Amino acid sequence: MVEISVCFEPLFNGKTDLEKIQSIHRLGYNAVEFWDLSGKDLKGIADYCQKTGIKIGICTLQDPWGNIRLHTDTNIYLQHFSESLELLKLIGSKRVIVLTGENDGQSIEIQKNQIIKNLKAISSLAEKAGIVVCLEVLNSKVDHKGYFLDSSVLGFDIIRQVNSPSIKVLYDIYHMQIMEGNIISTIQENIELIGHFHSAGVPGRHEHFYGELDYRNIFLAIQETGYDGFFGLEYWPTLSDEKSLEKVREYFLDE
Ligand SMILES: O=C(O)C(=O)CO
Repeated sequence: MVEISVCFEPLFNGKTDLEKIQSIHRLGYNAVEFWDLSGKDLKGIADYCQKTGIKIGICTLQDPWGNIRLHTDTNIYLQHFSESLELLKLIGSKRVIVLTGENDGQSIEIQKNQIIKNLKAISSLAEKAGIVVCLEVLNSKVDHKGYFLDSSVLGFDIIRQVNSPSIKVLYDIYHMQIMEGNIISTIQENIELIGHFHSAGVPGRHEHFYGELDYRNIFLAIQETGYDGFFGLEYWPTLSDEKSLEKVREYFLDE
């Protein structure tokens, strides 16, 4: 089953994380996600999720550890990753995002091999812990100029070479529409390599019913692949947060 998960970071400005989760829950959503693990009341979040059954779809490895290519000392990276696993266990998240960091000007091959080396190094720990590490491909045209991993072809190639059931791609539909389009076919052809989805309207990164993508068809196509994971809403509302989440929910659930 595909479960919708709301990224609370761009929503409900001024509220605490716990208040944001409560508001999202009240609006009928049963899963949330967030970015950096650091600076959060993880115990408070864990207690609330346990009490209410809310799930955590995904979160990002703490800065600077989230940028996997930057770490050349694999042993230190491994040690940090193993500490992060404890935090993921506390909040009950089975998925974590890693990013690549910026393109440093070395050859694609050198940078790619560093990423593969670090992902291979953490893969057995992730497998043992039942965690899926999701390597995120971002757009380098609008939001992340200079980011290294801006091609899904390269992202899927890295995941194939790492060859672990615990290391997959985070396929962000918003970013990939900006970079390359061909969304539904790419998803269908690579679904086994995708561990999580992010989504937002293109252009603007707003509600899903605005812009050039037909998210109802995309969502249906994902369901038809048999994908059994989260579909993250990571967007900046144009309406009030409540109204926006209500309308996006209606849109996806065809209410
Ligand atoms: O930083 C971004 O733009 C992301 O999509 C993070 O998930």
